Amino acid sequence: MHYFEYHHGELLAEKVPVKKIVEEVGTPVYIYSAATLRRHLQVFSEAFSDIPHLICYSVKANSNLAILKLLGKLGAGADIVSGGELYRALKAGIPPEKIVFSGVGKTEREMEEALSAGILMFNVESLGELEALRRVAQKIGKPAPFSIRVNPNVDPKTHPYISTGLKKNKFGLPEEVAFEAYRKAKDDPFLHPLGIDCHIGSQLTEISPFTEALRRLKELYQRLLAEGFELRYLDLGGGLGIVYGNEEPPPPAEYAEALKQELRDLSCTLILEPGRVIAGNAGILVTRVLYVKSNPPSPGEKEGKNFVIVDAGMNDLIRPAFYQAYHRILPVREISGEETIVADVVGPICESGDFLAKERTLPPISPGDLLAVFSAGAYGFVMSSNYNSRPRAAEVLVDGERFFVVRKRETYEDLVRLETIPEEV
Ligand SMILES: Cc1ncc(COP(=O)(O)O)c(C=O)c1O
Ligand SMILES: N[C@@H](CCCC[NH3+])C(=O)O
Repeated sequence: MHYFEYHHGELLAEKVPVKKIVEEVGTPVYIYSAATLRRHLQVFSEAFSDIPHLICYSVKANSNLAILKLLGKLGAGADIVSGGELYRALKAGIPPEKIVFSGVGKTEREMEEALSAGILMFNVESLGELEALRRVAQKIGKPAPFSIRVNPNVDPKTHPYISTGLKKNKFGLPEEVAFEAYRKAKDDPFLHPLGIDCHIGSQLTEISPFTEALRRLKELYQRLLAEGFELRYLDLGGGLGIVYGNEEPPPPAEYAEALKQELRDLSCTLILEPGRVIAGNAGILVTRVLYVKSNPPSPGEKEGKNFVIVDAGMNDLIRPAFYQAYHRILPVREISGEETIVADVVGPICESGDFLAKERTLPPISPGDLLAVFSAGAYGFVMSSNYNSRPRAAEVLVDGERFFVVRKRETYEDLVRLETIPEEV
């Protein structure tokens, strides 16, 4: 299901006036739909409405302040992984008591900032981190609420780079080690065990790895209750997949049903940390075609090679280069006729890995055409960089009849702002 439907040159969820936006801010530009973001959060949240739950939107998926504010206003909390994300979440008005802090490499400074801010809890990923958290808590004289992130060694059946719940991944602690860590923390005045956490991976398209992980978490939760711990939260992380091409991920309601079944005899608040499923299909990247190049076939070959060269590169959207990810691409205009071409859609960066699509069947494309790259709302702008000294794209949020430039395009001056040229060199 794609939430922007292509129709007569406009991408609709609410009418997204792509051409008008491009006239104002140029290309490449990320365009997000407020209506779609709201709907995604509501559908997800409603699926859990009959049990105690907290949705902590995973800020890393798309951390634009306007989007955080929009989701926060609908009741979302935040899953953060850095001091920078804490700063953003608070700035966008997300209440600290709805923030959970994950990540294997939290620094003591970041812990101090989060503890002072009064976040709900830390998802602790190693014994060393638990000791550091204790030190911080003692220093500022405030017990640290925490969960241990368990690594349940469950195969999420996703791309290896975004699998996080296998023993070979750096995340979390095995159940037995976690159990011992809870025991050690039990009577510590500066450590306050509040729950158990896990996150097994991203872009999961099957339910069974989630239920398997939840079963393991539940067992540990019950063991800890039996030991006298007063836990309240079970955090299953994020990870629900979306449609990019021909994937068939379960809809949120089905996913929620399976989790609720698994939890039926347990009294706790379920925390979920969805990112991609909220933001992924609420955004597109719009890029302009600069050139179209056709290389003739080599001797013995039937076909030549076509390249559609666009003004967005791997620095703008790295997912195709990094994960060989598929993103649907369509021209922002009416498509007439049956004629097609097969081409690589490539960017201006000096790397052969700089592509948005390989061997893609497209309607005929001309220089000047606008192309919409779909499903770019999550892990799009946030993973962009200034490689090749390219200013990062603008971000625009469409809300009903209006649109807002929620992040300006960077300028060359922005690129050098933090640099100094020492006299001596
Ligand atoms: C700890 C944690 N929570 C939540 C998420 C969000 O995942 P997704 O965007 O797949 O929902 C991630 C990213 O995979 C993560 O590392
Ligand atoms: N960046 C990844 C998802 C990473 C999830 C973070 N734990 C992607 O684009 O698919």
